[in-house]
Amino acid sequence: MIKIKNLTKTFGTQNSLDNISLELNKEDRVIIMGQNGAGKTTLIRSILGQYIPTSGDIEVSGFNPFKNRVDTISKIGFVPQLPPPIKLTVEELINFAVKSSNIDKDEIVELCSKMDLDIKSHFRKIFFKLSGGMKQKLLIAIAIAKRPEIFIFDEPTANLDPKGRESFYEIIKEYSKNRLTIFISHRIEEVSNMVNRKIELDLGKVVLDEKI
Ligand SMILES: Nc1ncnc2c1ncn2[C@@H]1O[C@H](COP(=O)(O)OP(=O)(O)OP(=O)(O)O)[C@@H](O)[C@H]1O
Repeated sequence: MIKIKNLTKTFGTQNSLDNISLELNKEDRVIIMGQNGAGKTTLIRSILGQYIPTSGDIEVSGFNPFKNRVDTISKIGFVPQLPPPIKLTVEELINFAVKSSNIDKDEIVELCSKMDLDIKSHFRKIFFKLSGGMKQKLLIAIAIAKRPEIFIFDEPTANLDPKGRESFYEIIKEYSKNRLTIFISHRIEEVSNMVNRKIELDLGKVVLDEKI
């Protein structure tokens, strides 16, 4: 699924990722941990093809993410830590996702409602005017409805209330079967019963990689 070999990413003189090798497979539910600045976001951005490696290789579902960005993204359902400031209305955003990723619109609405969000009543609102939690719920619903090979959730529950968190993990339990699922999270206790592998980064290196 994801093969990373001797990956180094340098900004200026600093190695944000320092010779990382990892293989992540479809049965893996992984938490990637590490202190602020450990390199988690740099790793995810490299997987998404947003950064060109300084050295080393990455392969995502057979694609080189930097060279085949569109193909790579098509395999991944990604929910960022900070929702982007999208200026489309909610319905325009959903329609765009439906068209570009062949998603079922009703499924997005249904997934939102499972997280107690009546998204239809917000269709005309500009996406960035939704509350933080609403944005996160909608992006989660879109990522899940895409039914990708790989899920990447970067602090997905940061803006969710306790009930929203509970429904998120209920939904993920169902949809993460046979899909590589990666959580970047500082809330280890929250995801501990969702994951079967723990990876810890420190100063750009993998300092822990264990199955649990
Ligand atoms: N675009 C960039 N330009 C320069 N330095 C960067 C860039 N992106 C990341 N870095 C540096 O790389 C290091 C790792 O940052 P990264 O954002 O990957 O950490 P992180 O583990 O995601 O941290 P956090 O938990 O705070 O989100 C930091 O020292 C950061 O300053």
